[in-house]
Amino acid sequence: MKSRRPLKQLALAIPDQETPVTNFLTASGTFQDGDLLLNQKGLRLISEETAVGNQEQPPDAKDFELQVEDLETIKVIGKGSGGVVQLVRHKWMETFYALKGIQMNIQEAVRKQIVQELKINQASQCPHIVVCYHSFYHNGIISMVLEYMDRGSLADVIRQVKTILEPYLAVVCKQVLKGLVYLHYERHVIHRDIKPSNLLVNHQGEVKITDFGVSAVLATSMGQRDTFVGTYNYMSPERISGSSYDYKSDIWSFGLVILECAIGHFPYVSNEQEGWLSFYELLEAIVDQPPPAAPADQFSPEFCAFISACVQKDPNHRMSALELLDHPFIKKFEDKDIDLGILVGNLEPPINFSR
Ligand SMILES: Nc1ncnc2c1ncn2[C@@H]1O[C@H](COP(=O)(O)OP(=O)(O)OP(=O)(O)O)[C@@H](O)[C@H]1O
Repeated sequence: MKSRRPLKQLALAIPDQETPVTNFLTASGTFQDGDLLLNQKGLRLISEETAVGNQEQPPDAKDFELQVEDLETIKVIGKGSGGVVQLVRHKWMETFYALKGIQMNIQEAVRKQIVQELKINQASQCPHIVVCYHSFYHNGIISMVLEYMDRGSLADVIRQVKTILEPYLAVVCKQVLKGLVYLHYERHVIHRDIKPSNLLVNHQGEVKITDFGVSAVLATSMGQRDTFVGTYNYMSPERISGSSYDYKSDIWSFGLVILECAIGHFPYVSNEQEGWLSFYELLEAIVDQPPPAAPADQFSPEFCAFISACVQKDPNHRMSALELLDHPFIKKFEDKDIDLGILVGNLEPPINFSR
């Protein structure tokens, strides 16, 4: 009869170096270890880049399906003509997004159509366009889950720094122009609403165009070619006067925005008392007066020429986004390694309730 050999002792060892629980347990009670994510709703596999804690890059929409119920509101960060923009956090991923709501008094069928078109537009593949991860329609509000840009818009930046110096402006221009090249040459769309609050910035000094497709979709979906809600300040002369317009219309708006960043105020002011123009005076000035210019005694010849190339009243004389990328003003600072992150990194993230 075989004698029973005692079983080898099972060794349950505690690792020498204890791993702190906070390394795999997140604040919301989610366990995360490498690619695995576990919370009360189950287990998910995520790619390494989207792992909790890596807030530099929000997860790609391909990596997981963004569910609205997984988003929790942190605070309101902005207010536009159509509704509020909220900072939201994904409960699973702990990544941040901007949730923008647009409230419109139009038929439900039209609103649903708008969301459908926004979904087509959201497949943007350009690092200079704010990513729209998800759009949906609920309770009369069209909502978009957008990439969160933690330094707000160029309007927020100017409010704090007053003016932006030429070397930094060249970096801003290059990024916006790359976004415009993408919209005009690859997507074949006119943005129609380039203005300081639609150019967003993050602490890394990245500048991205937002509201891509929104104004275009609103205009076409509502069956009126030029339904416009928003500011006319940056609208090109040909658009104001009702003529046909094209991509060059965005270049006019872009030129005005950059000039505003340089001089610290909206370029059209009344000649007499240096005061603001009334709505009709402004439209008349844009259509009938010579275009604004950068003061030659304060700015480089390259910058003055760049602005002039953008704000030509005849769109045929305006440079295209592609041509402007080759302009001497952009080239002048290209090898200087200028970091816009240094300018905007220390600014307060905006809490912007005023318009
Ligand atoms: N993706 C985002 N990330 C961070 N902040 C944002 C984002 N989108 C918008 N904001 C903030 O919210 C503000 C309001 O944005 P919104 O697009 O609603 O209105 P607007 O562009 O100012 O005006 P309008 O509604 O007339 O276009 C912006 O100025 C910006 O400060």
